[in-house]
Amino acid sequence: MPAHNPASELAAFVDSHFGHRGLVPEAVIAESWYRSVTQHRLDPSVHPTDNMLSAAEIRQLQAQHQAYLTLASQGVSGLARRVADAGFAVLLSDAAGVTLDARLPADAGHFTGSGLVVGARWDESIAGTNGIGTALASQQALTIHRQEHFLASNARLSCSVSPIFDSHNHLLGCLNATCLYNDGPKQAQHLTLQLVTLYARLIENAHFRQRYRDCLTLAVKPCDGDADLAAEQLLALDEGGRIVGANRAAFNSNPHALLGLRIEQVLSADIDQLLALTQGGARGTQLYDACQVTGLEVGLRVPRAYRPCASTAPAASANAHPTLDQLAGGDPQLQHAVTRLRKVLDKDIALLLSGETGTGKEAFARALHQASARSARPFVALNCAAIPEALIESELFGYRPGSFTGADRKGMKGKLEQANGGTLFLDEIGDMPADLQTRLLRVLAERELVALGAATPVRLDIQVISATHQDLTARIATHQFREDLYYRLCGMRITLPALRERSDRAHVIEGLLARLAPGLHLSASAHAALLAYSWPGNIRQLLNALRQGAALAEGGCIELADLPAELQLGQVEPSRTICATPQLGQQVEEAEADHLLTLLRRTQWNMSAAAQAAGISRSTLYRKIRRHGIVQPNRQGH
Ligand SMILES: Nc1ncnc2c1ncn2[C@@H]1O[C@H](COP(=O)(O)OP(=O)(O)OP(=O)(O)O)[C@@H](O)[C@H]1O
Repeated sequence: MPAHNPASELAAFVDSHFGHRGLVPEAVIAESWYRSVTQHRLDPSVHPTDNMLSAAEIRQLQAQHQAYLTLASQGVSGLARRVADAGFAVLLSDAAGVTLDARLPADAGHFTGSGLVVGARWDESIAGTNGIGTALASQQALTIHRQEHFLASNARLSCSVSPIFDSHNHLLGCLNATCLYNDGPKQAQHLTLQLVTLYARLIENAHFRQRYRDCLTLAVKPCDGDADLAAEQLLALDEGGRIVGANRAAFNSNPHALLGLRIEQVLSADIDQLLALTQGGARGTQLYDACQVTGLEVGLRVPRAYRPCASTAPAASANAHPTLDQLAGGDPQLQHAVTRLRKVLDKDIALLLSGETGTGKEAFARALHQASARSARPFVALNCAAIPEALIESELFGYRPGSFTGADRKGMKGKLEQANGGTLFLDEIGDMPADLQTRLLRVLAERELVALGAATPVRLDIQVISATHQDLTARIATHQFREDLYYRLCGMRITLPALRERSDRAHVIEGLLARLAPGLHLSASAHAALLAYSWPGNIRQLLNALRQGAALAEGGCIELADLPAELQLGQVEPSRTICATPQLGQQVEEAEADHLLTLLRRTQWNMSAAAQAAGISRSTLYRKIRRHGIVQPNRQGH
């Protein structure tokens, strides 16, 4: 078994495994084998020992996924009834590859002996190439037949698996049908895979209907007689006709940024036209407009208990994390950056995001994670400026039980370990203390972590995304930041433009307002003030201004007077004006320190609450606290 091997040696290893059996692996399977060797460092002949959860962990996980389990249960039973006679077990997993439900056929003993039980971990990092783990990693339906399994101990299984997605296109888990000792060719599993995929779609559609039972929903399918009934698209709309949820078929036909689009951007009819075509949408009925809208059969469902989605869905979508396309908006510089980022996603390249506070660095990191093959794995953020220096080490690297006096009895997993398999976002990386820079560099280079007090290292497979508002090259020049760590973190660097530099400011303002408060609009003077302001706090500040405007607005329109005072004062850029006169600058500094101190006292030194009250991020608050030399009373002298 090759370890640390060059690509050609690895390819030869995989080829020889399949070649001996006269097989040619599909690309998705070969890639999974490469991952099993290079990322997960597994050995085909070694069966994992940590592949089962304890009974208590299983109970906890099932309770956590209660809604999903209940919803999927009928689909799992239906599939099991259809395939049990043919000797198949049916399993349902969560998005991390742990089986939550298992329906076994008559000779159950063989199946349980093969790990086909509730609480088994089929994640690729544990079991290598296998049906559930590889369907989750590749986000596609597939069959892993016998010797295609990475671990020799799984080579008796033939598994046909489909991922299951929620109405925001995020993975919920997998549906799997497995048979044992099937000597037939893989092609014989084709119909099984089709059946599993069909049931996965049924579960997704049930999830969609349940979630949007009180909302306007649209069912769309071509009028064409050859159209596939199982490919019916389902869309949930808010009151203004904006898409707030969809099923897999809809995401497949509109892969980019479906959520948040207006229905007229997808169909050639807006919400009013649809309601008119379906005679106003009588309550509790499902009305069809056959073939009048772009050759599509469109059914609008107006539930009996209809309450406009505006009361729930927009709030949810306003809080939902923006996608990469939504973040790029209409700005050519950002769109170009997103195109480049998509190309390097999943290529094991560390990314460094720079930009002023509030430009969306963390939002970008989250969107990159969501767009990557790691989206079902954890996204873990560590703000290096927001925690005291002394705590960064244990936060990042963790510790084992009893490793130092005062340590938590149970030990603590550090952020690096928590992020294993997923993405670690290191915010304000420029503030990382020097000695920890050295330790981080070693961990990233060796891809192994030894937690404080631990005897053995943990293998790490993480995508690292860092962010900074500082000029790291200047910090390198003054020896405050390690140059070698910089190059390790900066496989590719993207600079996010300040809001005042963005050419699509009007688009950003409208987009945010539509998400925050659908139906509200801006008066001409409010719109002009928002466009002309210099936004030192960037999108975060704009969001706060729009929130205030929406809260104060009357009659559906945000007036200039509803916006924060600085916007009404004219279009000055506060920081530049202040710096022009040192004395005034000094006064403003003092006023800011007083203001922050008041907020900190009022919130009893709760940093998140104080930052929110000040309309700045926690890291900016920490920076300001340090700059003004503010010290919490009971921390004095430490
Ligand atoms: N293009 C965008 N569209 C919608 N919301 C956005 C966009 N960019 C940022 N946001 C939102 O603005 C807020 C600030 O963004 P974020 O925290 O990512 O900024 P940041 O650059 O990481 O800030 P800081 O450097 O202060 O930590 C968040 O609520 C984020 O969801």
